[in-house]
Parts: sequence; C-alpha cells; structure tokens
Amino acid sequence: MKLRGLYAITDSQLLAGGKLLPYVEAALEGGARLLQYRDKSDDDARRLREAEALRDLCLRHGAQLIINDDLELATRLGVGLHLGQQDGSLSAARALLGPRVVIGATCHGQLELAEQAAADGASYLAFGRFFDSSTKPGAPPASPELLEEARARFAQPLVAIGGVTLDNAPELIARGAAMVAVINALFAADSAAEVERRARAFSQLFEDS
Ligand SMILES: Cc1ncc(COP(=O)(O)OP(=O)(O)O)c(N)n1
Ligand SMILES: Cc1nc(C(=O)O)sc1CCOP(=O)(O)O
Ligand SMILES: [Mg+2]
Repeated sequence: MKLRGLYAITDSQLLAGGKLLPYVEAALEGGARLLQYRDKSDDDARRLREAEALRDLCLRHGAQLIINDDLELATRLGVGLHLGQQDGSLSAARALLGPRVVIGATCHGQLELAEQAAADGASYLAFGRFFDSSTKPGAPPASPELLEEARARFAQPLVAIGGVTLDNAPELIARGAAMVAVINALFAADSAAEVERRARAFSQLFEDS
C-alpha cells in the first residue's frame, strides 16, 4: 500500500471510556491511511482484544494497522510495527516479519539514525518532534528543514510527528512529509463526528499538495 496521508495514533487517556473504537472508526472514515495502536500498559489480554478489533476496523477501511513497540503482538496479528530507538532490533524484526510488512522507525532529528534504519529495512522513517507536544513533551526536538534534507537522501516515505496540527501540517508536507502522525489534534475531540471532520481536513491536505 502507498504510505501517504494521515497517520492516526491512539492514546489510552484520550480514548478512555469507550471512545477507542468509535473515534478510530471516525478517523478511518475521514481518510486515515495508517493507524498505530499505542498503549503503554501491560494488560496483555486487553491489548490483544483491542488490537484485534482495530485490525478488523482497518481491514474494513482499507487502512493499515501498526502496533507500537510490540513485535510479539504485531507478529501474532500479522500487522505492521513501529519501533523506537529503545524498542529492539529493527533488522531482527524485519527478518521475522518478512519483506512485505510495514515497519516504521523513530529517527528523532538525526539523519544518521535514519541511515541506519533504512539499512536495517525500515518501510518509513519517522522524524520529530517538530512542535510542542502535550502527548510527549519530552520527545527530542527536530526542525522542519530536516525533512528537506531527508527527502533528498532517502527513498523511504517520511513521517512527521510531534505537535502536528491542521495549521502546521502544510509546512511539513511541503517540506517532504509523506505522512503526518497525529494524536492530540485528531483525538482530543468532543465527538466522533468532530474526529471525522478533522481527519477529513488532514487528509485533504494531501490531495491539495
Ligand atoms: C510514527 C511514529 N513516530 C515516532 C514514534 C515514537 O516512537 P518511540 O520513540 O519509540 O516512542 P513511543 O511512541 O514508544 O513512546 C511513534 N510511536 N510513532
Ligand atoms: C509518540 C510521539 N513520538 C514523538 C517523537 O517525536 O518521536 S512525538 C509523539 C507524540 C505525538 O502526539 P501529538 O500529536 O499529540 O503531539
Ligand atoms: Mg517506542
């Protein structure tokens, strides 16, 4: 599948209280192409249940589910995986999951990390945090200009993450982001209808560019 467009990421706090499935469905209806299940808890049974439900939703919408951090869960469900610098070996994950599965890598603001991730078989290269993020305020910063350098250097699609909003996403896309990964500006909403409206607006940015 073409890796371009809105990349929605779940958040356990924002989607608590029964919002996970309706809000994710709204994001997919609004055009999200990738969905990352990001849950830092150790409740394995709930994580499996939720990830299975998200996989089914993604299948119905022609989107791709990506599991954050957890190679075992991604392997079990036969879906994609996102790995940060502390999350285990990317090349080992690639060897286990095979050449077709989407595996993304966190590269912060460093082209050297992206070089390594590309050599290890990453499907996309994620840079950030580009702006202040209430979800992950301590994530290392990156400058939007970096995307232009990365675009010139790598064949892999680039993901921009960290404080991305409808206002600042156009600059990131213009500089080379093939996807914008969004939590707060998508899911901190009062209703599923509002999530769908926002997802449509993010998706439209890629039609315009
Ligand atoms: C698309 C995308 N990019 C970056 C990250 C951050 O990954 P990581 O550095 O491993 O941090 P956690 O998300 O695990 O807290 C991501 N999850 N997704
Ligand atoms: C999970 C994550 N990783 C980041 C990084 O820079 O690696 S920033 C981030 C949080 C993204 O959420 P929001 O859209 O609410 O800022
Ligand atoms: Mg991680």
